[in-house]
Amino acid sequence: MQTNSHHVAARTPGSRLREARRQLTTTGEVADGLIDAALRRSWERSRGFGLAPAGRAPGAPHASAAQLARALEQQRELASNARPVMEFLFEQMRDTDSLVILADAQGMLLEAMGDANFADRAQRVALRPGANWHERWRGTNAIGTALADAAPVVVHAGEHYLDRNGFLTCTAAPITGPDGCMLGVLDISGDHRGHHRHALALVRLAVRTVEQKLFDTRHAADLRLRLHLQPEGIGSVAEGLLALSDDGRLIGANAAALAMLGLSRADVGAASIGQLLQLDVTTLMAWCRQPAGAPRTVRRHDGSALWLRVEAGRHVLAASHGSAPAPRPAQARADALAELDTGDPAMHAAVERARRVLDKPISWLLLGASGVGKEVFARALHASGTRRDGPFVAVNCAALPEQLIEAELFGYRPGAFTGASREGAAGRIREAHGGTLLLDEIGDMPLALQARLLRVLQDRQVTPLGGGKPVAVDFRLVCATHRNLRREIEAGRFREDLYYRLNGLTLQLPALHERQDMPHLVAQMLRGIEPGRELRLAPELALAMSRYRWPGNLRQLNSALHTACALLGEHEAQIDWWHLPDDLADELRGISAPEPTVPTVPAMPAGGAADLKAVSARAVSQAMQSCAGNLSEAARRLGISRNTLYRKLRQLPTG
Ligand SMILES: Nc1ncnc2c1ncn2[C@@H]1O[C@H](COP(=O)(O)OP(=O)(O)OP(=O)(O)O)[C@@H](O)[C@H]1O
Repeated sequence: MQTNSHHVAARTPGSRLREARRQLTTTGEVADGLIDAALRRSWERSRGFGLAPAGRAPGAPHASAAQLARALEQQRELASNARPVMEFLFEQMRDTDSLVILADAQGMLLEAMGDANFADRAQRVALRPGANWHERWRGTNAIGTALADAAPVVVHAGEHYLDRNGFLTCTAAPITGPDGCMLGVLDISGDHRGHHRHALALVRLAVRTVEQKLFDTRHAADLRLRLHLQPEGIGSVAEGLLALSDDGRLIGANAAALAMLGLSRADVGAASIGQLLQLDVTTLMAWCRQPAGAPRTVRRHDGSALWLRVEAGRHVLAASHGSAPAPRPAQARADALAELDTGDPAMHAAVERARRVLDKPISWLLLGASGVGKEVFARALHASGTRRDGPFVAVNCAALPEQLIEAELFGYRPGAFTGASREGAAGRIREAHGGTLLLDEIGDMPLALQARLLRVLQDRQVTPLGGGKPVAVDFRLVCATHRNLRREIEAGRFREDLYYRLNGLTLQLPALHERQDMPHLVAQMLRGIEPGRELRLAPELALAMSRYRWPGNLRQLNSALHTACALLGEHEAQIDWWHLPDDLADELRGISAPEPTVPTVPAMPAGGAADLKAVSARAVSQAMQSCAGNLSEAARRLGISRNTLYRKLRQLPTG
């Protein structure tokens, strides 16, 4: 995360730059004050490396394919977290003749994505993976200079030290790892005439996003705190991030968090939570066991407030509940299909139809709303058939930009496009050879690719991007979509011929609220989440759940049960309202009973809404008194969520 501002702030006016370059090439020195001080320092460094501005390029090293592959492997975490962000950047820069580049901390270019037109010209100055753009080799340039100054930088046209790079404008910002070390640089390089005014802002935002992703990846198992001065800032690129060990020691922080808490890098590994905030580890752990809800306020030691959200990593949850993480459901089991048949007639029919054609050479089409379990079903089909020992490859067609799905699916030859790895790639279709290929969200596949896919299905062979010999493939195809494909065909967004090829057997999976096997489904999910424990739902809750519409289907139910299990005490066996995420509990309560009922509520007096309110208010006050003001306990006794209790407390008459 960057706190320094970029150094080459204002672009040097052309006349001054020309004069500065004249001085540089004739005397090797540039008069003070003529150009930006940081740029002058960078030119001086470049000269110190023995580089001459004009003439032939010095012999910069270029990594071999094997060296590049090794560097990529070493920076796998960086590259995989940066890639989706680079794709997004590339989308923003489309048609501006530019490249989006990732380099490592030594200045070696790891990946590049960009316009083919511009890529050709960029090749001439070796702006491609494997090349090294450290200042030592190329003089002043955004990648090398951002590394040297550890700050974002724009290097425009003639500000480049080497004349030959004068056609470029480059904008780069260093990427800092969760431990504060510089990992590499993200850069946008393009023709100087097409300079994008917002490139610097875009690059800085992109770098922050990558840094946040790296932080979350690195600290996935730890206790994480997300901080901001305003509640809305949490989850944004401006948030502060802290990671803590189980005993509350600070083990990671981004620059924003360090600034918010007045800390330095040296405090990471040394400070404990009590030194950072007026907060102790027991309270934090208790928050962790509650569903992630609205942000909370905490106080710094000077008394000022910050907003905070706690996220418990895998270790933390397992440690605080003494349970191992739940296994993935229905994966690679011998009769995985039978496990999905938990008593719902529609699901039973789907399973039975599937069984009949399990090993016949036809394609499957799974239809159903998001979260009904299409991917789980596809995995079960794979695990139940004769190809179960082959690979199961899933591709989400909606998650990738068009030009990437093509490479991802069909593979590419070495050098097929800028950024293509030197070895090329086999593609997901070939990876599925001998097994099952799931194309999820097939309804979102772009038309051009639909035509290519159809050809693969007809010819049973794939030709990688960039040409080459077709390769025979043999796989079972399962497609899934939440869209109505017939309607997509009518709207001209889906090819009819492909549709007929895909729907060998169409199975419609029921939405959760249509299912009649809720108790069995819940029991099965609970066994998956807490193996070895006999857990059950409170009867009133089970009833409300069976009436609820579940917009997120099985995914939503599964995640609600995960939360409930996390909140359940060690010796509790019954899941009740207060174990559920607040928003879901409120919705479910809306279905079952509009007002809380407690045994201590006095008999309902005859009267209108005002009386009802009075009864409710009395019940709330009594519960608060008998629990000595403990909100969670009072909410539990009343059978309402804490949020609802807060609301009711605010409505209580004062005095
Ligand atoms: N039979 C099951 N038992 C337990 N959990 C299940 C079951 N089916 C689905 N789930 C849960 O629901 C989640 C969603 O399932 P899945 O990804 O298969 O849905 P989908 O229909 O493919 O969703 P989308 O269309 O959004 O990709 C799974 O991650 C899993 O947690």
